[in-house]
Amino acid sequence: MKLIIKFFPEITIKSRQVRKRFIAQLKGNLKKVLSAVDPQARVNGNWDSLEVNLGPDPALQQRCIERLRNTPGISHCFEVHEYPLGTIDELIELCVANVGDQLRGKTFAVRCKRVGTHPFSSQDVAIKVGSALNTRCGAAGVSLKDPEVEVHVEIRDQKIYLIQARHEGMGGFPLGTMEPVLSLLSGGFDSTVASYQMLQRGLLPHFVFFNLGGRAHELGVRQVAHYLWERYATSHRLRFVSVPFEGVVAEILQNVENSQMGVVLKRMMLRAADRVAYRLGIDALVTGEAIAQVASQTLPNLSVIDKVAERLVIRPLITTSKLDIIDVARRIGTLEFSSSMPEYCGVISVSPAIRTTVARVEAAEAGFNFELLSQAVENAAYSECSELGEMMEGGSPVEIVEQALTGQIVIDIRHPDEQELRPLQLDGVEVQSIPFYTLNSRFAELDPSRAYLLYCEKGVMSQLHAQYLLDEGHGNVRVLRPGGSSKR
Ligand SMILES: Nc1ncnc2c1ncn2[C@@H]1O[C@H](COP(=O)(O)OP(=O)(O)OP(=O)(O)O)[C@@H](O)[C@H]1O
Repeated sequence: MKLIIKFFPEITIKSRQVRKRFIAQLKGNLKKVLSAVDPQARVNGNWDSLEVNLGPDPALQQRCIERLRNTPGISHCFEVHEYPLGTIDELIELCVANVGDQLRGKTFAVRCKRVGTHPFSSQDVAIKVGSALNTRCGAAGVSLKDPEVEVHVEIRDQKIYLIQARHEGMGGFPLGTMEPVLSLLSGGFDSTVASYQMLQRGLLPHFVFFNLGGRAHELGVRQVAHYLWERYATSHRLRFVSVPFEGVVAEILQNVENSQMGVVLKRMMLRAADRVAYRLGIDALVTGEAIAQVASQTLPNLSVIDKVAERLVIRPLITTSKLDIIDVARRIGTLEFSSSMPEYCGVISVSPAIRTTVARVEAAEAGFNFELLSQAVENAAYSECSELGEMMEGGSPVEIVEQALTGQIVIDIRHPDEQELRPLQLDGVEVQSIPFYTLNSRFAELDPSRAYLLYCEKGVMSQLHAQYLLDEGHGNVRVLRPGGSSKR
């Protein structure tokens, strides 16, 4: 299969040098992402578009297309058939053979794009091919304005591309063309969507999470971070830093005046994030705050919070409504994660300060033992997003088995698209489909007397979910990983 990759329009209006750099980055990213799925995948091309050639396996082709749709920098891509350029009559025959059947009883238009030197214009091609298709394929007529079917023909020098299907990409800039950022990820709707927006704009988000006292919260946030990396950023390494913040929270609860607690907690987070960013060589922090989303997210409060950060603090959602944020979360696949994220913030003031001042907050922080903040930063755990399924400290170990036994139920937690592409069939074993994003809510409805094995492609999501369910008290859960068992 051949695909033509069209760049996000903003890339094409850059200066020659910048455009070349962006395209080279996208090409490198695609090579990494696609070859991990299909070793036969090849990426070529440069200035106008990239060309991707895939091997013959339809399941791998579909997975590669999914990857292309989720790789920053791509506006859309066309699945094409390629032919050498001959005469216009030969082109007409190719079009009849390729799309003739789709035109019966329908209105249509031929759209032609031409690059190179030829004795005809794209308009000539559209008119000649259009009138031939109209008379030969039983079409309901040509409609240039509002056709039911569009026939796309691209002529590039001595090649013809007939477009079979179009797939929309996520737009934006290729990852790695911009500087990295450190995203404060709580796993809620806002910080997750804010992180996605960074990814889409080509800014590589590493994640910092402040654990306010909940293992379940950390497991939930790990799942989201791993999901964002796996879906949108496997071309790069993303770091996940978990900072134990229980001590800081306890200190705030004991020694900070009630109305200032929320602002002080955010200042502690920014101070800690600033130090983590320094260690990682990152120049900007990202949060999911939006103005007035909660009473304390006011400009005066945000500006007092910002005073403690040496780095630029980016708030991409600052004027976005909650409904729009939730719409994005649904589209990018993080809605279910965020809606089931446990709330673990004990620092909620009874009547939080709406318009605080530096003087008031500094007075409130006067009794705070900053040694605890330094300890939290020193004790931070640094991981790669690709390894987030690894065992977390504490809790019961998750058992991993290679084979399902009769009587056990295998839960396929993969995304429904993936399940459809590669159905899981196990002889004599019951398989249920519960996609990972509904598992937490649906698990409680299952028969507690049965034994369950969670299955996913790589064994990472299943590991995280099994750990979460074990922690919730469901001792009847294990992970099924054909070809690799151990206790973690
Ligand atoms: N535990 C945490 N770890 C990392 N960052 C956090 C944490 N809690 C809050 N933040 C950061 O602070 C921002 C504001 O948090 P807050 O809880 O006030 O608002 P929110 O709108 O509920 O955010 P979210 O939906 O992202 O949880 C978050 O968007 C996130 O960037």
